[in-house]
Amino acid sequence: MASNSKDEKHPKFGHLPLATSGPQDCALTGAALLRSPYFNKGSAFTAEERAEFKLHSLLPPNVQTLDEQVARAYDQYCSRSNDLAKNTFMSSMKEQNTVLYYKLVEDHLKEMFSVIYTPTEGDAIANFSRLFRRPEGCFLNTKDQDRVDEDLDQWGEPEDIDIIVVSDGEQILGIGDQGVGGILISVAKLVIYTLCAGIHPSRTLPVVLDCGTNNKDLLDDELYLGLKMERVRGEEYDSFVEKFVRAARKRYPKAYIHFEDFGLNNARRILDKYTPEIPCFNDDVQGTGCVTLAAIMAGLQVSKVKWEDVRIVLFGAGTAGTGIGDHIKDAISTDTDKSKEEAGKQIWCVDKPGLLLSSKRDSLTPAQIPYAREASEWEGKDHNYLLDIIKEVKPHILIGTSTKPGAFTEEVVREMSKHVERPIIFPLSNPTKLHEAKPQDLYDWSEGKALVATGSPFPAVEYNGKKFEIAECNNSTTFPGIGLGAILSRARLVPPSLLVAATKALADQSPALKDPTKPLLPDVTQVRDISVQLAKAVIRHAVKEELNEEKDIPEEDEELEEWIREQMWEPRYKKLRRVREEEATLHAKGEVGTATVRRGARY
Ligand SMILES: NC(=O)C1=CN([C@@H]2O[C@H](COP(=O)(O)OP(=O)(O)OC[C@H]3O[C@@H](n4cnc5c(N)ncnc54)[C@H](O)[C@@H]3O)[C@@H](O)[C@H]2O)C=CC1
Ligand SMILES: CC(=O)C(=O)O
Ligand SMILES: [Mg+2]
Repeated sequence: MASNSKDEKHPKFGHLPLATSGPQDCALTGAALLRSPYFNKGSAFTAEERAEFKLHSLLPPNVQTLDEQVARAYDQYCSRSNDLAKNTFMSSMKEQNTVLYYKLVEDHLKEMFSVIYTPTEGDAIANFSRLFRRPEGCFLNTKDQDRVDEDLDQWGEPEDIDIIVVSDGEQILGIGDQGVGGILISVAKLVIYTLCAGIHPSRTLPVVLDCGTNNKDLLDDELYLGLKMERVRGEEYDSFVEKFVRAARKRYPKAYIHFEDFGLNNARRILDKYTPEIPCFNDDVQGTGCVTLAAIMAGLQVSKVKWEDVRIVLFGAGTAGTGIGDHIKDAISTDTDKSKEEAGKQIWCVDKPGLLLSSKRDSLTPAQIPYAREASEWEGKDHNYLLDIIKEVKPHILIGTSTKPGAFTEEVVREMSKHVERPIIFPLSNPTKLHEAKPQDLYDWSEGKALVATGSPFPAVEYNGKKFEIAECNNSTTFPGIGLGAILSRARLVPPSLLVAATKALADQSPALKDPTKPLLPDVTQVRDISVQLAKAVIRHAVKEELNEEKDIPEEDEELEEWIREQMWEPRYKKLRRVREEEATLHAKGEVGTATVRRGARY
């Protein structure tokens, strides 16, 4: 669905295809209008709109403001007895009224972020088939590969979709294979795009590729809604992903494709395959790499350790762990005169069997191989347990992406703190119950010296009578802004250099740079402004590298910012303008299709 008519010009920028100001054209009336979450305003429809759109007897007479609706919805939210019930309440709110949903979250962002995203979204995904009421998103399955084109076509016209988030459900957060329930991680990530970067909610498409599941509990569950079979692998899997990517690019040639929570053996392989061809992004590898690198950059400024000297232990060398490692390697080799290979020597990767060693090369994934240490370096030294490795390496930085709760024990943290002045410790495994350590413990065991960031939100901790906010090091701080920049510039590709530009922009926003007692990363409440800064960096880089298909991009800094903000969707009711179109196609998103909207609509 287009955000702005091709015929209508923005007063300042002229051609501005995603402008969000101005009235909305709507061909729906009566009950159909109330059932369309995007157009529905519920009790906030004005008297004129009620007359014009035939709503009189369908609503009680009192007209309310959006703020009044938010107050009522918040009371209802608070009355739900636990976070999962709150999450379910929010999902049904989203099905009813898009603006009210986003405004409610915007007004209570800090409180609700963990309910609509990690950790609670993890519980919703694990219970997908039990909580299921109404489908959201596009369900593709490997048994119907021949229908992929047709199935994708019903989500809009070619101009209508800016971004697709797709998951195959194999490695959801840290809770593993959730099969078809993976649709909800695609849905949740797109909510974050809208909330944190103003990506238009009607121009997004969540997709799950149902390839079966190896989760025995799901296979045994009579209510499970996905394909009841073992996951397909090899040629069939690859052909399914390929068909999806080709069909998505053909139908929605402008769409940026975000891969989420694919399994260890597929995530990197798929990313490497498509990065040279299309604008795509793997959040677990790249989003996590960018945000963690930005937090490290800030941490090194505070601890005054130089890139050439830094020693890092990565615990859990899977998709996220090796993604972080690769970003660190790039940063070291860019900022010092070291090669990437030399830079890699400053990183020690630890996985289930202990330190990754070249003697075990056959059991390593391609992404792990560059980190394997020579077995001869470790002859006679213990390398099976994290504590032994910490004793030997004396790292400045310890990062957890292992899904092993409590792995950063008191002994580990005390040992690390003996050797370095400000140990930088990031337990990043999600959801919260899988964190390698709790922030309060990290402060206590390091005697207040640790610089901490966590994968899911944690409350502030107290040490020596002082309160410390905990930085949330989640890819949600980076992927929205990167996506916004890539979408607005219509970047043809997303090369690593573009991500470096975004990472530097984020690192510059670290509160710890101004005050070392402050968190290493900005708070979630600032993420919309942060997204603008990231988008600016991405757009500038895209223009510099001639990757931008959008050519009308302002050069001057202030104008560029205004140009970006003008195209960010906000949860505000806009005036509805009735259009009477013969051909109001209803696409699967339940909204009036492009035939209507193209002619004069502004979102
Ligand atoms: N904070 C953030 O933004 C992000 C956090 N994550 C979290 O990181 C964790 C890992 O995610 P992925 O890398 O996608 O999963 P993955 O399955 O690709 O990687 C996990 C790795 O940890 C290893 N591992 C498991 N148990 C271990 C143990 N006891 N000791 C050492 N290593 C162990 C596995 O062998 C595997 O290599 C998850 O909890 C996920 O939620 C992932 C992406 C972003
Ligand atoms: C945050 C995220 O992407 C994950 O935990 O997988
Ligand atoms: Mg993820």
